[in-house]
This record gives sequence, C-alpha cells and structure tokens, in this order.
Amino acid sequence: MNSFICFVLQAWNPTSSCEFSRETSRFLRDYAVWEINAFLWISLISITYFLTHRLFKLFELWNQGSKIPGPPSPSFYGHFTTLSKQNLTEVLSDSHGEYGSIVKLWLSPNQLLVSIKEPKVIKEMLWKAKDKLPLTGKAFNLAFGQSALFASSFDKVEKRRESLASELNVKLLDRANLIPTRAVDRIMAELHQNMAKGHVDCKMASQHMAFTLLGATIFGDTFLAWSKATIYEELLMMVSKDACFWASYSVTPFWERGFWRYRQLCTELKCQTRDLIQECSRNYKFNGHLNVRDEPYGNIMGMLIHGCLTMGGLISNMLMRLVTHPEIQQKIRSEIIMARKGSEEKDLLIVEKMPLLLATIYESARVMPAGPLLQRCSLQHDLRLKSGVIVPVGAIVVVPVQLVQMDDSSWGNDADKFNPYRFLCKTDETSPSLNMDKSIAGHAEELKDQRKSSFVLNDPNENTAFLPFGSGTRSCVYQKFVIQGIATLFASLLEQYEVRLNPGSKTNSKPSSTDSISQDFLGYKLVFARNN
Ligand code: HEM
Repeated sequence: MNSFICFVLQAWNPTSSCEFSRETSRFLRDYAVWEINAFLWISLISITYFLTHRLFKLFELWNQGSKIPGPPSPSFYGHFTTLSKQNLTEVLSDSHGEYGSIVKLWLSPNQLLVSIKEPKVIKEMLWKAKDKLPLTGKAFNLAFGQSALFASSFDKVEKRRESLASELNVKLLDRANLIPTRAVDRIMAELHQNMAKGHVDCKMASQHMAFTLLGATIFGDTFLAWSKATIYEELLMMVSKDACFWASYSVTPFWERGFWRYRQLCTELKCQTRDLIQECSRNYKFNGHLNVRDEPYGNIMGMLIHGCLTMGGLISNMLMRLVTHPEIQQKIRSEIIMARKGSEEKDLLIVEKMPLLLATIYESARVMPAGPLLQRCSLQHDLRLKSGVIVPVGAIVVVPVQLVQMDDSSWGNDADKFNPYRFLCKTDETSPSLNMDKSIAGHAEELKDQRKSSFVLNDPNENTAFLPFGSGTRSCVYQKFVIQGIATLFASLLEQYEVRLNPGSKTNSKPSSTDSISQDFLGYKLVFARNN
C-alpha cells in the first residue's frame, strides 16, 4: 500500500510524465491482478471451508441417523416417494410396529425424520427440543409478519409465552370474566335464526362458533358489534388455506401471480386487523384479556388463525360425537339441569359441576386431535435422550399423536372406541345439589342413577399419552381457556337444544378415529331441535 502512495505522489511530478505513466499503468495492472488473485484465494478458501463444513455435517447426520432403528431407505432420495403415495401416519404406524418406539425415516439425503411413540420419551423430548420446524415459523411470518408467539426459535417466543400464561392464569381465577357470555348468547341467537331455515352445515357452524368465541375473548364485546366481522372471518380462512403452500418454496416465488394475489390478501387482512384494533381502542369498555394495542399484528392474527382452526375442529368433532352418541348427549343434558338447580347465580353455568361434559370434550380431543403430528427440532445442538438415543441437530422430531392417543398400552383395550367415561371415576357420595325437583321430572330415571353414583373428573394430563394440546416447552398456552370456553358454549347449547343429524345427511355417520381436522366432517348437516 505504501508503494501505491509513492506512485500517487510521483504523479504530481510533471518532469517524468511519459516514463511515469507507463510505470503507473504496469503497476496498476499488477496491483489489480494481485487484488483479484487475493480475492479469488479468499473466496476459494471460504467456499471450501463452507462445503467441507456442510459435508462434515452431512456425514455426521448419516452417522448419527444410522444408529437410530428404522426401515432402510428405498433409494438415494429416501422415503419421499413412499410418503407421496401413503399417509405419513400409516407409514409411521408400520415402522413403529416393526422397529420399536423410536424410528427414523430419511425424507431426503439430508433430511432426517425421527418419530417417537413411547409416552415417557415423548415427554422428555418435548421438554428438551425447544424449537419448531423453520417452515412453521416461515408460514406464519409470510402471512402475518413477525410474531413473538409462533416463531420457530424458542428464544424468540419464550418471553411472550411466559407473560401470556401468567395473564391467563390470573384471568382463569376470575372465570366469569374470561368466558364472554355475550359471545355465547350471540352464537345461540344466530343458531335460532339459522334453524328457522332448517339445518346447518357442521363445519361452517363450528368454525363460526370458534371465531365468535375467540374474537370476543381477545377483543372484548367490541368484537361482537364490529360490522366487518364476517368479511374478516372469510379473509382469515382464505389466508390460512394457502399459508403453508407458499411458505414451502425455498426461494420466494416472486414470478408466480398466485403468490402476489396471496400477498394482497395478507395485506388486506392486516389492514382489517388494524381497523379492529383501532375500534377496540376507541371503546372505553374494552375488556379483552390481551392488551391488543401493544400486541404485534402477527401475534393477534396467528392466535386467531390457530385458535379458529383448532377450536373449530374440536367443536365440530364434539357435535358429531354427540349426534352419534345420543345417550351421552342425554346424560350431559341431565348434568346441566342439575348444575343449574344447584347454582346460586342464575346467569352462570358452572362447568366444573359437569364432569361428563368435560370428559366428552377431552375424549373428543383424544380420538381426533387437531393435527396428526406434533413437531419439534433442535436448531442449535444434538438432542440427547436418557435412553442413549442421540437425535442430530436439525433433524425433524415428530410425535404421531393419533397413534399415541389410540394406543392400547396407554388407553386399554377400548382405545379405539369413543368413551368419555375413561376420564371419570365413580364416587358413591350423593351431592346435596342432587335433590330432585318436579321441573326435572322428565329426567327422573337418569337423575336417580346419578344420585346412586356420581362421577369425578380425573386430570387428563395425568396420562402422559394425552397430547391434544402438546406438552413441554412449546405446549398450547390456551389449553385451560379452550376447555372452559367450549364447555360453557356446549352447556348453553345443550340446555336449549337437542343436536341431531339431518335425515338427508350421510348415513355412515360414525366419524372414523383416523380423521383429522383437515378432513373434517364435510357435508354433515345438523339439526338443532328445541328442548321442551
Ligand atoms: C381446541 C383448541 C386448541 C388446540 C387443540 C390447540 C393445540 C395446540 C397444539 C397441539 C400446539 C403445539 C403444542 C406442542 O407442539 O407441544 C399449540 C400451541 C399453541 N397454541 Fe394452541 N390449541 C388450541 C387453541 C388455541 C387458542 C384458542 C390459542 C390462542 C388464542 C392458542 C395458542 C397457542 C399458542 C400461543 C401456542 C404455542 C406456539 C408456540 O410456542 O410455538 N391455542 N396449540
């Protein structure tokens, strides 16, 4: 560099101009060659280092992966082709049957999937593996922007999860405030209107119930008066339908027209969310349990979409179970009537006094979980399990929830049957609130039965194989609220209506246990008949 400065200084000396200009150009040429060579060497070393590092990681992945039992790869490209023909849960079911409770599948040469079916190991893994798949975070990010609740890295969500959980716990103590009774009243009023037309579509009705309940819980009563709620619901569902598809591109597909249409929908959704938040801020009586003014849009839209899909799925699942098990529906109704009799507050239904209703919700979530798999990965380091198995960094770890929640070894011989009583235990004590009354004489026989032996609800989480809300570091923050909300809704619903399948609907109406919400009960039409 010093010689370069000398040359620059010499350039000011006009006497040696010709000789000097030749020298200068030679020097500059040499200098340029030297610079280019240095640049090429540095690039070569960096690329070699990068590739060697990747190769080393790949060998490490192959080495660690080979120690986990599992079916041999059908080709160099892994099980990808098998999976496109067969359902992943079926493939995992066969593999677990043959290779034990921890199995691996190669999805591609550098993509390892490890599935765990043993409840104790699952529990350990769900506490240790704190990150989610980058695709999940990407889908939320692309659709709704930055989120401190649904990002893939645990570091990004930890604080917001903690504060949300403590806010909810305080609210859960004051339950009357948590479940917006006006939302339930609104749902019931809409149901009255719809029933005047005849029947309702199970899926549409469930999704709308979930949306109204959740919206009113997050935004307070303002949400119920919001004129754009219907358009917002449609927009939310349209965005959610395509979110994973567009996020699955490794390079953002700027060249696809459909992608730009999708982005436009996302922008519109964001604008509507901003309007809703402004509407809430203007309202002095705002009483939602989140301070939405301080929440990023990504969090709110993420919660709405996840909550609507999962709650909608559980509500439609509950409706179908009640329709296909009228005897349980009848018993729950008696339970509601008894709880009403024993309650001092007329407007408030205490769902804790309805163990069969709560057990039916848990059982519905057991036989048909919101999704077939729980997924995790460790983005920073290998995952070392107590059993000695090491899951290499970056591998996808899944829990086949459907298989675990239907496993005889955890649930007994009737694991594949819908039986809410598995969450109840009998007590022979007769509660003072069970005194009979003329107004409930129609249920006399059942009430007599319930007088003889009442039921107590077991904590479903005592069974480590109960995982509809996940478990561990990334479990659902809203589990208790969801159960409370859905129970309150069904208590009001069944108190006023009997739910039946519309005579014109499909006849093979027993929902299969292998359905997931993605295949919800399409085409099922329900009739809500007023109770006498
Ligand atoms: C029937 C209703 C619901 C079901 C079945 C459900 C299920 C789940 C599941 C399975 C997970 C992942 C757990 C894991 O990987 O261990 C989860 C996470 C979560 N859920 Fe829910 N959920 C429901 C409703 C809701 C609602 C209404 C909200 C909020 C309004 C909510 C907020 C969350 C949050 C914040 C997470 C954590 C995300 C993370 O850490 O990445 N859930 N839920």
